[in-house]
Amino acid sequence: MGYQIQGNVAIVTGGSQGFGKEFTKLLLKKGAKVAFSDINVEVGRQTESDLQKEFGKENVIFVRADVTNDEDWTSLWDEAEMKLGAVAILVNNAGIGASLGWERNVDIMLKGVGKGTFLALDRMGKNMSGRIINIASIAGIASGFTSKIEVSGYTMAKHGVIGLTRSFPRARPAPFSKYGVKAYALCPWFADTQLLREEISDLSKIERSTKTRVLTVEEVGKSLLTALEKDKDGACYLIFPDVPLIDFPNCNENLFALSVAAGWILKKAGYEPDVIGWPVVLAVGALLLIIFYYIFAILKFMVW
Ligand SMILES: NC(=O)C1=CN([C@@H]2O[C@H](COP(=O)(O)OP(=O)(O)OC[C@H]3O[C@@H](n4cnc5c(N)ncnc54)[C@H](O)[C@@H]3O)[C@@H](O)[C@H]2O)C=CC1
Ligand SMILES: CCCCCC(=O)/C=C/[C@H]1[C@H](O)CC(=O)[C@@H]1CCCCCCC(=O)O
Repeated sequence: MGYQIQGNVAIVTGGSQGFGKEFTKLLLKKGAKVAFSDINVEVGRQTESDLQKEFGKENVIFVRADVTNDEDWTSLWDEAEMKLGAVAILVNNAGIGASLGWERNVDIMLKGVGKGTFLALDRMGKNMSGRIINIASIAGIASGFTSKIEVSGYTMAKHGVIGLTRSFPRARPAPFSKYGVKAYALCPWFADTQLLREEISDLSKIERSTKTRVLTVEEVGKSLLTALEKDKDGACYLIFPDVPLIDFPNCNENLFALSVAAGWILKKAGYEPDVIGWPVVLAVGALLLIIFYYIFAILKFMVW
């Protein structure tokens, strides 16, 4: 059934251009009212005028707001509520390039997402309903794609966003939900936007070096609607060219359990090395699989 977009009000940060503009358009097409924000006022006003022509002045507004500023967040939310109605969907999308330094990357793309998320919990929580969609990146799941440590702020921020998103279902098991608010994250591969073109002017360079084409804005936009349709709390969707949207498993959590199991089994067997590495964890995982397989086979035999 999915989360209902029609008739709801959304806030999209960084909505003047790129993914944010596409998310705004798609939400409007699906019958939502949208307040999009940005620090780029010139492009924001132009986008507002274009979208108002297409979807009506009563359905879409631009608000100048910097995601790093608490007062801007409050006035953005107040204005959206006053002009459009109670906000039910927040898309934390605003972002900058990796080359702008780790502190700005973390301020805008991690602390900015945190500010939006905790304000959303406060405001949406009053209505016991809402959805937060965080725009992370493949750099939020995997790290060390480049050899330059100077650009790791982007990865720091995006990993943090995945951590925040994954915290949602555990923190508030569904039936006892304190706020009624779910979160999910989108993790796109490189996509053709102004942001990428400012960092790497010749996109074919990336395509050649990674042997993978860059995504279109439309491909990323579509995945927002799929995520709202699936409505799975804590899900992190990997968006990669020419494969379906991937509901990326919480590998670290599963590997954590397996690693501890490996350590425990080795200790019980009287073997306690200083450190357990990846091959040992995998070997114990395989051993456990074989044991479960035989237990299952014996149980099947006993029942039938
Ligand atoms: N383009 C790509 O290759 C990928 C982008 N992403 C993420 O997608 C999100 C959107 O990026 P794009 O659409 O590519 O970029 P974009 O540059 O086209 O749009 C980002 C918008 O965010 C705004 N913004 C920057 N700082 C802000 C602030 N402090 N407060 C409010 N707005 C601010 C910019 O003015 C801009 O309009 C970012 O979070 C980015 O990290 C994720 C994966 C791939
Ligand atoms: C490294 C995989 C990136 C996946 C897609 C992505 O998020 C790309 C974003 C670029 C954005 O368009 C402008 C940028 O500066 C981003 C590139 C960031 C690369 C950081 C790699 C850091 C690392 O190797 O740890």
